[in-house]
Amino acid sequence: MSTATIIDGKAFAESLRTRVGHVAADFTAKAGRKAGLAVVLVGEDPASQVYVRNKGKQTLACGMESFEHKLPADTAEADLLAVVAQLNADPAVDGILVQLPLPAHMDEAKVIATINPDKDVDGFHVVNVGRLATGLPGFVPCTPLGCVMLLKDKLGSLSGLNAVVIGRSNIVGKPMAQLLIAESCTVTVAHSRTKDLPEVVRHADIVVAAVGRPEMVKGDWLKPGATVIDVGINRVPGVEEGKTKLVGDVDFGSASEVAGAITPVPGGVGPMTIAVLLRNTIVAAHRNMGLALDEGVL
Ligand SMILES: Nc1nc(=O)c2c([nH]1)NC[C@@H]1CN(c3ccc(C(=O)N[C@@H](CCC(=O)O)C(=O)O)cc3)C=[N+]21
Repeated sequence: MSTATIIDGKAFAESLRTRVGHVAADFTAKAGRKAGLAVVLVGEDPASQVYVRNKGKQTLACGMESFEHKLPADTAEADLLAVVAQLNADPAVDGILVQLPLPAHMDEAKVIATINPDKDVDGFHVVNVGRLATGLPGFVPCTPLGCVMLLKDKLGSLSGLNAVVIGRSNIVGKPMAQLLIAESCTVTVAHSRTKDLPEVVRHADIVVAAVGRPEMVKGDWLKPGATVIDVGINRVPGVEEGKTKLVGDVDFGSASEVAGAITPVPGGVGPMTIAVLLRNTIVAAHRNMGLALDEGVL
């Protein structure tokens, strides 16, 4: 029997995109041009192509301009850096996203370091990482920011809650921990070397699973009533021969019998990631044009 409330990330993302759309219309009226997001994709990875197409469609639907740059997989690193430099200099481009992962012959850190931090709507540049760590305004990575929005919507204040983040990546785990610290949670970051992970998770009021291991977190690890945020997007063989399905890092069946609230996969964190990207882009547009914006409306 399932007892947990399902956290509807898809619906929350839709309402966030509506708010972004209103702010974007206001920006267009004030600036005399639309806000613009540039997405750079290197290579032909089918999943990445789907994400980039969805980002482009949703950007246009919010009343912003979308610029797509698709480069072949064998593009020289210097040529990618030149594209980024051109986007840095382009006044029509407010936000730049270089889709990761990049092909193996490229140095991701070097590419990210080339993006103007004030157009870095992914929040991956070390300047934005440092701003987040020290509490300065900057750009926060989309996936963890989306997770915190869902948590605050569900729980109100997070102050004093025990949060366990499983995963220590630069893209999710580490910025997630920073955001939860800023919300006055007591934060534990667990990872592949953590001893007795179920015992660590048992103390958590909030569990954020971002490890990339299908259905790893089981219901009997959870404190009853815990809020579970599943960041995993794992494509696994489906019930039907030859078909695949998406599952998270949490075993939804057992976890939803113990948790108080839980995000599903798909329809949870994933849609929030793109909606927050659009949010960050309209924020970047205002900041870079010197226009005031009450970010609380987003
Ligand atoms: N520079 C950069 N920034 C990113 O933000 C970035 C990236 N690179 N590389 C790839 C990952 C992945 N990512 C997702 C976005 C939306 C869904 C999403 O909407 N998922 C749907 C399901 C989609 C499906 O059916 O495949 C859902 O969970 O409901 C998933 C994954 C952003 N990424």
